[in-house]
Amino acid sequence: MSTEFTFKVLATDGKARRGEITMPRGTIRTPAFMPVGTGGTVKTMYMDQVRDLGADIILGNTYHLMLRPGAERVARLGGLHEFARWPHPILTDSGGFQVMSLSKLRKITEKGVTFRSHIDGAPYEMSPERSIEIQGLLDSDIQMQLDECTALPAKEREIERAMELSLRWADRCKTAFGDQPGKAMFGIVQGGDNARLRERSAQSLASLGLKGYAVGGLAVGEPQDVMLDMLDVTCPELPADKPRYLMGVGTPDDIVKSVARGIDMFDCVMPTRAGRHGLAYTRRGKVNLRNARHADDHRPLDEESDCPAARDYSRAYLHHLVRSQEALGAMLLTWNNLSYYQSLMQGLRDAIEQGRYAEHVAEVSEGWARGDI
Ligand SMILES: CNc1nc2cc3c(=O)[nH]c(N)nc3c(CCO)c2[nH]1
Repeated sequence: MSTEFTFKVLATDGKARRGEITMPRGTIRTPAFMPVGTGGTVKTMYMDQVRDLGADIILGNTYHLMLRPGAERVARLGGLHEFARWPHPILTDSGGFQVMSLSKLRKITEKGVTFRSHIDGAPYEMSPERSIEIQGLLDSDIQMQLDECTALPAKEREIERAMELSLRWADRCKTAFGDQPGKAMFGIVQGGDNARLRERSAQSLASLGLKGYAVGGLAVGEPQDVMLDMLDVTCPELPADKPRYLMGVGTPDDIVKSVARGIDMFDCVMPTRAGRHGLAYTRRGKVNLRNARHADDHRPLDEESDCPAARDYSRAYLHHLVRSQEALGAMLLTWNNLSYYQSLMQGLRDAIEQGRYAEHVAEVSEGWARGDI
């Protein structure tokens, strides 16, 4: 187990990279999918299950945990790993995105963001320094800079203002984070759907010499081709020997296309949120278990899966659980979905090692296109 945070590219296939992040709490095999554990829990899952599915790292949220139960309280209780019983790496988002998407009465100034809690309306201020302090109190392994994610579509001058503010905040976060060998602070590239601003943001962040870089400001409703175009202009400006994390992405198709453009890490609520809404991800595409067509179907979701949720339960039973709003329905479908996402990532990692990434993507895409029988 290393005391340092290191990233190694083990193999490449075109722009796709098979890598490995080593840090004191464990090794992260990339390309990696990080299940979202917003409030210190991957909803409806035991942490042992999440680990057994192949997750090397989960995502936590500064915004949610600072509001409840409170960062100082989590610190007093031994930090987020101890609190949630997840001893492996945790990446925490910085809170800016969640403030903009969840809280009311928020204001952004040079100093930071002020907002009211979406839980009880209490007022809060969060500066870049306070965000890093909170992530430190949570004992987070990979900490994200505080940034401003521009909602799209937006005017160029608005995108530029937010991108430049985020750059100044990156510098302040780097100073606040200081030198913590076994941990990392990632910068976040902004710039909306503007190639020139994306390049400027990436080049400026690269000059800070950070341990990793996220591509933010995407998966905010733009078409997939716009997101992919922004990766085509952003990734080449980021250091090849540092991890690249595409925030909030995405569907299986988004992921395979983004790995092909040089992305190493992903997080997305889709597999967990869809599981709670009766939607299953499988190698034959999506299956909506709310649909009455499943009411008498004795087949499992995927007889070839090694996940009991996919292999051992009939669609009829899953349909019944979802229609009856039974907790087990959300549990089994979340289990299935995270299992599918982790098996997708394992397949991508293997394909890059074998130099057959394009062929493998064609095979999985054909499975989705064939659709569920
Ligand atoms: C679902 N789409 C999405 N786009 C994002 C974009 C950003 C972003 O630009 N900055 C930060 N800090 N977080 C982001 C997050 C939350 C992480 O999943 C995003 N999530």
